Amino acid sequence: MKVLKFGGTSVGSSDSILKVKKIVEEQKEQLVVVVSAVGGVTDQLIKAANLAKKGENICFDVLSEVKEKHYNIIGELFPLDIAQTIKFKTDQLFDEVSTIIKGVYMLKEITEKSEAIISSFGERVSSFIISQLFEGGKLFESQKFIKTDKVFGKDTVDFEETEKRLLEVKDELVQVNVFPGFIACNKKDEVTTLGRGGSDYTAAIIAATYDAEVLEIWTDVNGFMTADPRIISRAYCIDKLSYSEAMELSHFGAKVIYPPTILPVYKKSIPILIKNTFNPEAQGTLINDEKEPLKDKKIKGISSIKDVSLLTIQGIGMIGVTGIAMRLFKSMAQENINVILISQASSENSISIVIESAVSKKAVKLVEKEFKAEIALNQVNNISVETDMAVIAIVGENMKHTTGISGKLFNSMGRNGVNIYAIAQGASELNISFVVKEKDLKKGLNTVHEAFFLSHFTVLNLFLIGTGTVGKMLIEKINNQSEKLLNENKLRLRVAGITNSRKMMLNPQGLVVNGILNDLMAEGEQANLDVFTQRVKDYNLANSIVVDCTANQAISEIYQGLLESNISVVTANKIATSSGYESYQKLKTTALNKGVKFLFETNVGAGLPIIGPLNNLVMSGDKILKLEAVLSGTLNYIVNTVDENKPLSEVILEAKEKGFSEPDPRIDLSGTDVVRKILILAREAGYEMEQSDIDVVPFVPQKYMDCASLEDFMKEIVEYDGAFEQKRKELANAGKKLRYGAKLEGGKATVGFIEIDSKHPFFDLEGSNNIILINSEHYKEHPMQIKGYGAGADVTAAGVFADIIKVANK
Ligand SMILES: NC(=O)C1=CN([C@@H]2O[C@H](COP(=O)(O)OP(=O)(O)OC[C@H]3O[C@@H](n4cnc5c(N)ncnc54)[C@H](O)[C@@H]3O)[C@@H](O)[C@H]2O)C=CC1
Ligand SMILES: N[C@@H](CC=O)C(=O)O
Repeated sequence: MKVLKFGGTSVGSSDSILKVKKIVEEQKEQLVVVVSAVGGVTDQLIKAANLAKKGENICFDVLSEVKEKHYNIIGELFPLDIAQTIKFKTDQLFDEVSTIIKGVYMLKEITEKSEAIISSFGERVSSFIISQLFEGGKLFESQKFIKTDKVFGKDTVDFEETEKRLLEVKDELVQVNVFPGFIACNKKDEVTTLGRGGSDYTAAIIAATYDAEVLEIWTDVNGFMTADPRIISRAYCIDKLSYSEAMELSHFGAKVIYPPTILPVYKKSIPILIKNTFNPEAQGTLINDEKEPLKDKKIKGISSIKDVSLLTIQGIGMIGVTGIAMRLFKSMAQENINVILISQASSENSISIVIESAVSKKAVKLVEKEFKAEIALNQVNNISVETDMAVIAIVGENMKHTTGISGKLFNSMGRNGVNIYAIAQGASELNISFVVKEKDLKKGLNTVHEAFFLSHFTVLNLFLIGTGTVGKMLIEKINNQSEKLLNENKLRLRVAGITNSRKMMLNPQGLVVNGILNDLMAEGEQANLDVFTQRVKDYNLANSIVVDCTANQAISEIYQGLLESNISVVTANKIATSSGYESYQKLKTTALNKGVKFLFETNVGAGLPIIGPLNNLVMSGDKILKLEAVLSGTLNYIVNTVDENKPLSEVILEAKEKGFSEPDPRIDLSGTDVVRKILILAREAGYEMEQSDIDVVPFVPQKYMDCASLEDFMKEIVEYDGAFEQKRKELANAGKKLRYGAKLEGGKATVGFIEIDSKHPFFDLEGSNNIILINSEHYKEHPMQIKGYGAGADVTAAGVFADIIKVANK
């Protein structure tokens, strides 16, 4: 025999009831079918009862709506003549409940008995209708078999009597036997109910009594999910769970089953199969007591509860005193306050409990009352409540005796800036629960889910600033590479925000990258850096990265706040790394402390790996003695391209068009860009240096830099064409070339022209290439040499892209 229980959504409409019919008719075994009330009906009935109690006659309208709902279902399920008969019988049932509601309305009071009759009425009607669907199907009125008794004022199942009564009719069972869930009767044959999760309980009791081979719970989800799918879109169905795991997951919020209902089948080792009425092909979740091999998934699922508060009682007078915890819990029990989680410091200086927020004020009063004497003596000096909290629990039998689980869990939380307020782990090691602020719940769940279930699949949430030469190319690369990254590197790049100086567009679910620039300009809202930054922080997404492809000072000033909010920063913009040493150092330290990344490899040499190798040398204990370099793609392009037919002013424009120069080429031509770069390298090599410490000879005379605008500059610089060409020609005649170099030696940096002959390693440096020679203790006679394209949208975007990927490598 099998016991199948169908919940409210499964019997919520005629369409879904037909699905139930199909599922039932496909079974070969003898069946007990337990049904809930039609979805929403129990709530409507309770509403009607409450209205009646207040003497509001719309209670009868609510009852009529309920009747109408059932009439519609009957009309849609059965041919006219049969529907008439079923409606007639249903009418009789409605008359019964209507009389009771009338009584409540007249007296303006409701007895426990009337309340039970009204709230369980939905199951009586639904079971009757559904029993009529099956040829030869038989309806059993559960209230005649499921017996309850009052235990501590609560209707509690009398298992002995229930089993006896169910077994008495065992021989009368036919192929399809329908029982209403939730409803029961007491010793006086008065209707009672089984409380929350009551229909599951009915099904479990029957399954246990009849030794069913399986209890199938048919619902509207595919089974237990690895996490709440409304929060974690990538949550997936768990195929197997132990009873304990299912109970733990349910306790912490997974509403697939209600834990106490498992008990009867658990005691008899009857497996439970969770199935989806709307997707019967899905495998579902099998719950049984089979032990899974230890090597298998250590963590099975993640659960969470919100709307909770953390109450902490603290005081040195609590240390070593027996009975404190007992009194705390007793005070909660007095008012039926459920304690969801308990955490006590081993110093015994404090105890924290998690309770529902709705009762937190009451709880504080109770604790204050209980510990009044201790508070007066200052032995308990702090009773505090943190509201808007949530509990996250990871559950899995196989985490027992497995080292590293908590390490992995809390490391992932820390890296994403999720603060943990209290932790609890039972000695059974079946679950680790911890308390976080509710605003961090989504991020926390995402982070844990990724760490334990999708470590092969990491999402990076990108917020792109700047859609110019470099930014545009970066978007192209993200668009082109995303699929490959996902398939081969299990990395998903999700662009959650984008802005330029005019428009911005954000969506925490991700924007469509294909055509994003058109969308931005067509549909984006007006750009506002403060709003953009605030939203990035508020979304609070795991693995958030802000990518700066601007040359803007204001953008560089948001980095510190972002890093402090555990958001990584990848930047092509050199302003932050080359401004005051203190703020540069603060950015790096903040990133380190917060466990996020601050990456700026493209600040020097565009896509060339320069900062990384330099860092590696320094970290390995090497000392940088000297750096000699050509670090400007624009300026190297100019010295390589200017000749008698191509004047300087024309080549400057060409360098801009080719995407080598800064948005304002005067930053290159003044030497500032190279100053910034050698400064960054000096700092990364371990020297505490400021821009003002660097001697610089500008690439073009200073007077041109004083032009009011770029336009004026471009007009004025034409007069320098001749002198520049003259200088080039003289050097060429002497077999020499002009380079614009940078040098760091003995802690001193200089930037300016160098005239070199063919023996010099910079002599053959073509086009916009850069070169750097690194002399260190380890690379003394033969410096490390890095050479290649030093500017351009393509290589720079590739460098930025590589930094983004590095954020995923924790
Ligand atoms: N071109 C190259 O070879 C290399 C460039 N870089 C750096 O890349 C950065 C970008 O350079 P390009 O793409 O050439 O610049 P660009 O001028 O083409 O683009 C700049 C973008 O930033 C946006 N922007 C400016 N201010 C903004 C603000 N306040 N809010 C939002 N967006 C703002 C602009 O709207 C534009 O979309 C610069 O810092 C540059 O030094 C670094 C290495 C090499
Ligand atoms: N303008 C720069 C670009 C990279 O930083 C250069 O020309 O090298």
